[in-house]
Amino acid sequence: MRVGVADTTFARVNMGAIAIDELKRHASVSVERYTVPGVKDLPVACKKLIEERRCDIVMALGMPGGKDKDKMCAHEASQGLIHAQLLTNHHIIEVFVHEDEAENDAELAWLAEQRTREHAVSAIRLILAPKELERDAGTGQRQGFADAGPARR
Ligand SMILES: Cc1nc2c(=O)[nH]c(=O)nc-2n(C[C@H](O)[C@H](O)[C@H](O)CO)c1C
Repeated sequence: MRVGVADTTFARVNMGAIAIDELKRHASVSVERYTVPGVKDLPVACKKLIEERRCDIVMALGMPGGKDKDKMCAHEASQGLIHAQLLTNHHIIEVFVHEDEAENDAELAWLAEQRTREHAVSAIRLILAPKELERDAGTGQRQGFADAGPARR
């Protein structure tokens, strides 16, 4: 299995290194890394990881800032990532950590690491163990902060 890891220099946490560490803990995977300046550069990086570097799945790691123009960039990047998935017929797991989700730097670093690690496990499950995802269907899983849990009557 070959996993693509696309990340950015804009991010304030080395999300690419965290993703690679977590991927290698769970499976014998080869990893292709591609670092770009910011989130809007991720869609083409992911498409190239799939088409040119033959990745089975890609993680797109990014950190949108807290300003309105950053949120607009994140939305545009997200649309590009969906488009790249449809063009390539491969999953691209979007792992965005918005700077304003956290109260301070320590929480931001914790959240970025936690969300990245949990999504790395999801990426492996999507390709190697889809039944494990099926088992968790409807359980209110969240990546980073606590799981929401299932809704009860
Ligand atoms: C305004 C802005 N905000 C962000 C952001 O919040 N997070 C991020 O990763 N990148 C941002 N960028 C940079 C763009 O995504 C992109 O790297 C540049 O427009 C160059 O293509 C820009 C230009």
